Amino acid sequence: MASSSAKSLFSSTHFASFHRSSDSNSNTNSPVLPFLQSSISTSSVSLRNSNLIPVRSVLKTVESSELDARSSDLVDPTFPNDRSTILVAEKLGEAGLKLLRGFGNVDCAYDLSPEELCAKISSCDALIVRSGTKVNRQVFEAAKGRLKVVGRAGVGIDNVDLQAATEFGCLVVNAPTANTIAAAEHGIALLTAMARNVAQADASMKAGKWERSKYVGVSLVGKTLAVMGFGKVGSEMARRAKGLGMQVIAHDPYTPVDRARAIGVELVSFNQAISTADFISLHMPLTPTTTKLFNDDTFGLMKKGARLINVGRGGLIDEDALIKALDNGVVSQAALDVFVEEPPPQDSKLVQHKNVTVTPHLGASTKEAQEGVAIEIAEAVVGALNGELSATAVNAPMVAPEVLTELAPYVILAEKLGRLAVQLVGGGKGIKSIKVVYRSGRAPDDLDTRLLRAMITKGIIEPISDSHINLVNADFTAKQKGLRISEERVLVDAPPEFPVESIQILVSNVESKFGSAVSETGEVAMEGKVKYGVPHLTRVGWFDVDVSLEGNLILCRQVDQPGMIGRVGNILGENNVNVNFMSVGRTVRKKRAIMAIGVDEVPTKDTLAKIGQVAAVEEFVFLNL
Ligand SMILES: NC(=O)c1ccc[n+]([C@@H]2O[C@H](COP(=O)([O-])OP(=O)(O)OC[C@H]3O[C@@H](n4cnc5c(N)ncnc54)[C@H](O)[C@@H]3O)[C@@H](O)[C@H]2O)c1
Ligand SMILES: O=C(O)[C@H](O)COP(=O)(O)O
Repeated sequence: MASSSAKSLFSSTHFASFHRSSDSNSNTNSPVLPFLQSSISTSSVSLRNSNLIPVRSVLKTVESSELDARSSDLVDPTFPNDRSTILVAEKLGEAGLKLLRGFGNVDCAYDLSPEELCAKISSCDALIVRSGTKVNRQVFEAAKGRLKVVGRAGVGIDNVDLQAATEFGCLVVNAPTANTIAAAEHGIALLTAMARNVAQADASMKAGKWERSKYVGVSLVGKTLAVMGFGKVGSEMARRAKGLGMQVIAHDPYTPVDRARAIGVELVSFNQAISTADFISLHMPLTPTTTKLFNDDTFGLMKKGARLINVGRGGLIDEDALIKALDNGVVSQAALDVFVEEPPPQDSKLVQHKNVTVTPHLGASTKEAQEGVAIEIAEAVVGALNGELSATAVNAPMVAPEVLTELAPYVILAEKLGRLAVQLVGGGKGIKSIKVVYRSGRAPDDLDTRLLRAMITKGIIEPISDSHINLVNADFTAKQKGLRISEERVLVDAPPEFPVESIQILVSNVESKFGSAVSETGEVAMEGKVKYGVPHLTRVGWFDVDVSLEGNLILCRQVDQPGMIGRVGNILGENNVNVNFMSVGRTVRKKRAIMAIGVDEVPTKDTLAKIGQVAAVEEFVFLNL
């Protein structure tokens, strides 16, 4: 894994920024991804190519600066020519099973205990699961190197330990599209059933009662539904709710306004969505940023009596806070398909609550969706066992080792620049397009930038989604999200033994949380170089800086005057924040300078506030790398 793990990438959304001058760009929202069309074409790579090794393994290697034995073992992941054994550990649609049986020996063994799964796995080449099976490190260890591919028959891969999979050279693939409609339909089912008390009335009648006045419902027509997360499921939910005569608004900081507008949905801020909606439906991924996003504070902002639907992930909601909100009437009803713990404890107050309708994670459970998912996953697993890479692979991209060795530090630079770019973008317009300029002393044809581009994509997308980006799925995911990345290679007078002289990222048509990051031509711009094997940030907007991209970063624009380094440095020192690198660049003497400060620790809010209080500081931003 790269030095910045997926976990730490997510934490990058805890940015802090500050602007003194009123003409600074706003620091309002999280960055918005454009989701137009990717200009990137997907290249096909073969697992059988003995020159290929998984990127995540190599990134780990990059960190330790040596190709370790395990990575080398992965160089040639050829698969046996005799029939493979595929363990199907959860119920899979017949069409998928048929496809698998045409290829290998299929062992359908459901409801295995963790011990039973571990006992079986060493005789299997592939494992197919849904969300109910934990494919953890122990499973990969028990596989003793035989397991080649894990297929997740659905979207969420939170039950598969991707890091362990990659370390053990096991490809993981999922089926991200086949259950979208089913999940949206289930959202509508919960919405309508909740509004008309269908489940409660059904239970009452079955208990021999006839309680017509007790179960008077609410109408949907004319009511406002807020769709939180306007991705595949959210947009389909919105489409259907409009058909019911509902007014639909949505909140998704990373989706373009046009995409929502095309189906008559207005994109609004988080607070506006939850404070104006009668119904709120959750469709965002579970990330560190969205975990318990619905809590005491956010319930407090809701319109009294709001109704909540969740077919996303249980962890989006603080379940104790929801019980309180239901008890005090802030939330009048909830309809839940997903839970923090699945299955929830038998005595769960939430499940038992009279105003809550529950289903046991049935969002993807239609015959059609399960057939679709089964085919999608069977094709991906068979393809992988045949030595092909699937567009839905979520780990283990393949790149020639000599290319990797050479590009190793540039790969880290590329990812970090991507992460910086997404953190610096503010406002609500969405990123329309990203241009990457590689300056190199090599002829453009002699520079393979696929990996660099993939890592930039990873840096941009991972902090704001639960997508796991690698060389295989970077183009696919970028295209799905409408992110357009164009590349330019510029031949410069630099030694050709180094593949890249500099990488520049330009994000056009956006505002920035840090006004100084906007270049003369109006783009959020940053440039980096590798110096002595270490990635450095060398330019931000129109300022030259020089700071190694390690730990975290504070960018600070101030009046160019004596003592600034000391003042800011003191604040950090007094608050136990170690400065690992610092550079000051200025445009006009005695007027304006920019400080780039690399820090090992994450400063507290108070520490950052103190920097903001230094009189000569005009704006600053804290960026988590
Ligand atoms: N209940 C089920 O059986 C079931 C079935 C399918 C999907 N799901 C879950 O539903 C969720 C959505 O799935 P999808 O296929 O639509 O994924 P998707 O990636 O297509 O959509 C997710 C959307 O959420 C947005 N988003 C990210 N962070 C956000 C934030 N902080 N605030 C608002 N929006 C944010 C993203 O920009 C994206 O547009 C996932 O969590 C998935 O696991 C559940
Ligand atoms: O992530 C998903 O695809 C859904 O939550 C469905 O999960 P399931 O395959 O366990 O039904």
